[in-house]
Amino acid sequence: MAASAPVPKTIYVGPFVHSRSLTEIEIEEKGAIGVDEKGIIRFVERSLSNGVEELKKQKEEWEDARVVNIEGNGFFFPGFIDTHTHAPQHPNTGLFGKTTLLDWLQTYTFPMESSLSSLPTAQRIYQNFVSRTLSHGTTTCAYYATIHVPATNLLADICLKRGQRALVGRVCMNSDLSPEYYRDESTETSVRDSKASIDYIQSIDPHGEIVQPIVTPRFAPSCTSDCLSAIGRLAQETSSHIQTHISENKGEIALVASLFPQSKSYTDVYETHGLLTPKTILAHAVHLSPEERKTILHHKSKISHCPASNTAITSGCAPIRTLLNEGHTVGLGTDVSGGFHPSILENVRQAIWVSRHLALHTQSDAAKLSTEEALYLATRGGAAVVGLEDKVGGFEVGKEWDAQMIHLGGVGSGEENVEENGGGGYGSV
Ligand SMILES: O=c1[nH]c(=O)c2nc[nH]c2[nH]1
Ligand SMILES: [Zn+2]
Repeated sequence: MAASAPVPKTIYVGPFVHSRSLTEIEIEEKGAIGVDEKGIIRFVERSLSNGVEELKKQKEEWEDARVVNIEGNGFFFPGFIDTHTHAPQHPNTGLFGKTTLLDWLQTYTFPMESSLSSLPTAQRIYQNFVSRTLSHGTTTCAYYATIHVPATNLLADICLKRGQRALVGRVCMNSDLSPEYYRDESTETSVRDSKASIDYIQSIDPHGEIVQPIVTPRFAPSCTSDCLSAIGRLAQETSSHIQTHISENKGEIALVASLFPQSKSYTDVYETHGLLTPKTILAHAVHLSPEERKTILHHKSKISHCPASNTAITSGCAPIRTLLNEGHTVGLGTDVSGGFHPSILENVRQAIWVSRHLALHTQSDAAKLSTEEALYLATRGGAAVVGLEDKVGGFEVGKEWDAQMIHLGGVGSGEENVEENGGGGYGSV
């Protein structure tokens, strides 16, 4: 863990791959990356010709450094960043039938999430899900928990213990969209319980080096107007991140229009309740109007693209190339369990396919995302969405060593393939 556990000074030797920019991937075959006791990258060498022993001699203070080599056919790659997922929904992964968002929530999601009032149930589901996301190379994750404070705090404990960077949010939902057995009693209890969880998370990691709280109004229809305003004030008072859903599904947009008739648009609801800030993560953004996109850009709020989820519950094809062209900051989200896979790599593939379906519908190649672009969203883009662009997402001096060691098994070698070998933080590659 970067915060507390010193690690031996280490030189990671072998090929490394990372995004240089949205359109450019660097593939360095003979790399050597020096990482200090605090887990910070101190040098990045390329075209290493004389081997690591020679390099150690040249770099005075690195003579005693530990060396980690890529064995066989493989490379180092930055940890993936999941900018939007629901940890309590993990047991429901792949369960959506023919539902769309609003009936999916009532049929599958609320009953599942309500079961986390039991702490042993939460313990089992959260341990499992954090292990699962780590196994897919996700070293940073923005999690929705549930309305339950003890279970939310437990998720933060697990992430801290496992060394997975995380934003952990207790879900606020006080409107009668949710069943009586699973909702906040009032605006006051919603704010009180959210504050309790924020205080707890700040107490276990005071500088937010691994885990940070994130204020989480589920989405506009789940909250009354005064709850949205109170939650906006809470985020401001505690300088917290905010996460919510926006413009995912046409039925949802119509519902928002009927619940907030005085608002110009879905985006306007969040803007007028003080919920659009540079630390806001908006998931989905499938059907935004040009004016709404302008408002989001003006507030420097961030977008989480969830392509697998948008396909599974038939929400639509988000116009990600348009958002990027306009200057939005975009990352990828697995959105389990609307999303059917906890892997960001799977969502890289899905982002590419969805962009091609959009190209088919619009008869324009301009909608297409390249592989380079999708991998950027999975790493550097995601880092910017969660406000960690100075720490993770690529290999540069001063950033944390946040990496996966990828092994490529040859066909018939008996080795598993890339994705199963994702690592955790820098200490567990
Ligand atoms: O994909 C989604 N998953 C959810 O849990 C949710 N809640 C509101 N809107 C949502 N969208
Ligand atoms: Zn979601």
